[in-house]
Amino acid sequence: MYGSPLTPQGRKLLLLGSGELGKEVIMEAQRLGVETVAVDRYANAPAMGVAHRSYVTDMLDGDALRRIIEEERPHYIVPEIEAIATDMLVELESEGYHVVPTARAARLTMDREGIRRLAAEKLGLPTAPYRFADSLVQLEAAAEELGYPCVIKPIMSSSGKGQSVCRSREELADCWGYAIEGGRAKKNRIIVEGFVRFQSEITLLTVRSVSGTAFCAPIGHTQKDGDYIESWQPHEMSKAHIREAEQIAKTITDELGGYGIYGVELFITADGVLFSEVSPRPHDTGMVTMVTQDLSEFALHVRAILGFPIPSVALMTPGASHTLKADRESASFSVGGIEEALSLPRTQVRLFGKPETKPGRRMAVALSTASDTETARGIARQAAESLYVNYE
Ligand SMILES: Nc1ncnc2c1ncn2[C@@H]1O[C@H](COP(=O)(O)OP(=O)(O)OP(=O)(O)O)[C@@H](O)[C@H]1O
Ligand SMILES: NCC(=O)N[C@@H]1O[C@H](COP(=O)([O-])[O-])[C@@H](O)[C@H]1O
Ligand SMILES: [Mg+2]
Repeated sequence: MYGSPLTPQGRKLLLLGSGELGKEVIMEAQRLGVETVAVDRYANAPAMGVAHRSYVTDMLDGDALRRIIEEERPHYIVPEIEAIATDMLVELESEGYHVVPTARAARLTMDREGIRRLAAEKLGLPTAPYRFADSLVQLEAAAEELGYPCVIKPIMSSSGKGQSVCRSREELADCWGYAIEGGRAKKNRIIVEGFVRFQSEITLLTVRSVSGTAFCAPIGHTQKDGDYIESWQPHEMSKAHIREAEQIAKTITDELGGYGIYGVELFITADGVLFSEVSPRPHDTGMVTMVTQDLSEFALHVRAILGFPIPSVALMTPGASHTLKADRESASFSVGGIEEALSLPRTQVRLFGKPETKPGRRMAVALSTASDTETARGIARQAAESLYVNYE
C-alpha cells in the first residue's frame, strides 16, 4: 500500500545511472505510481526525460552521492551502471537505506575482480582461466601462463570499453594501454582471461522476488568489440545446458541476494557452461524482452523491487533486438531511416535520445517478433540497418 508520487504517502525510487536501460526502469516504476529520481554524470540522459526529477553528478564521488540521497531520502536506491561509489552504498545501506538488489551485490559486480573471485574461488563456478595484473610486466607474465589469444579488460568498465583480444606478446603493450585508457575509474589494474572458443553465449535473466527465483528463456547474443550487436530469445539449448545454466545462475544470484533482476552471462562450450559475469540489474541484451515477454526485464525488476509477487514469466513470442551505433563524436546529429524500419512487420524502434554521439555509442535499438527466432533476427537486423545517424 502506498500513495501517489510527490505526496508523503508515496514511494520514491532513485536511479543511479540514467541510460537506455534506466529509462525503461523509470517508465515501469511510473506505471506503478512510484515517484522517480534519475541521476547520471551528464545532463539530459535518457532516463532523466521520464523521471520526476534529476541530478547531474560524478557518481564515483561518494560524498556527492550521499548529499543527493540525504536530500531525497528514497525508499529504493537502484544502481543502473557499475561505476558508482559502491562503498558509499554499503555505508548508506548500513544506515537503513535500501540498495537494489543489495549494496554488496553492487560493490562486488562493480569490479571484475570482486565478482570473478567470488564466483570461481568461493562458489567454485566454472569460468575461463584468469589472472589479474597491475603493470605491463605482470601482464606479460600472466599472458605467458594463459597463452594466446587472451582477452584483456580493465577491472572496471562495461560495454567492451578498454577490452581487447591479444594475439601475441608483441601486442601486449598496446592492449595494456587500451585497457588503462578505457577503464572507468582510471585504475591501473586489469583482468586477463584465456580466450573461450564458445559455441554460443547467452544471458540468463534471473529474477529474485518475494515469490522466489524465476528464470526467463535464455537470450542468445552476438558481440563485437566486447559490446552487444544483436540478441534473440529464446536461444535454442539442450536440456542439459539449460539445467547447468540455471544452476549457475541460481548459485550466483542466491549468493548476491536481494530482490530484482540479474543478467547472468554464460558461455556455452563443448565442455559445458561457463560463468562469465553478472549484472545485478537489467541487461542490455535483455531489451528484447520488451517485445517477447508478458513482463519485460524492466517490469520484472520494478515489480521485484517493490516486493510484489511474480508468480510466472511468460515468453509470448520469439523475438530479436539489433542495435544502432554511432561512429563519431557529435552533438549535432539526427537519426534517420525510422520510416523504413517501421515499415517492417512486427517491428518497433526505441530511440534513446542521448544528447551526443561517440564512436561505438548505442543510440537506438530495433525490436522484432516473428514465428521463429531466425526470422525475427533477420527482420530486426534489416530494421537496424535501415536506421542511420546523420551528422550535421
Ligand atoms: N574470455 C573470453 N573469451 C572469449 N570471448 C570473451 C571473453 N571475455 C569476453 N569475451 C567476449 O567479449 C564480450 C564482452 O565481455 P564482458 O561481458 O566481460 O565485457 P563487458 O564490458 O562487461 O560487457 P557488457 O557490459 O556489455 O556486459 C563477451 O560477451 C564475449 O563475447
Ligand atoms: N552494457 C551495459 C549497458 O548497456 N548499460 C547501459 O548503457 C548506458 C550507458 O550508455 P553510454 O555509455 O552511451 O552513456 C547505461 O546507463 C545503461 O543504460
Ligand atoms: Mg558482459
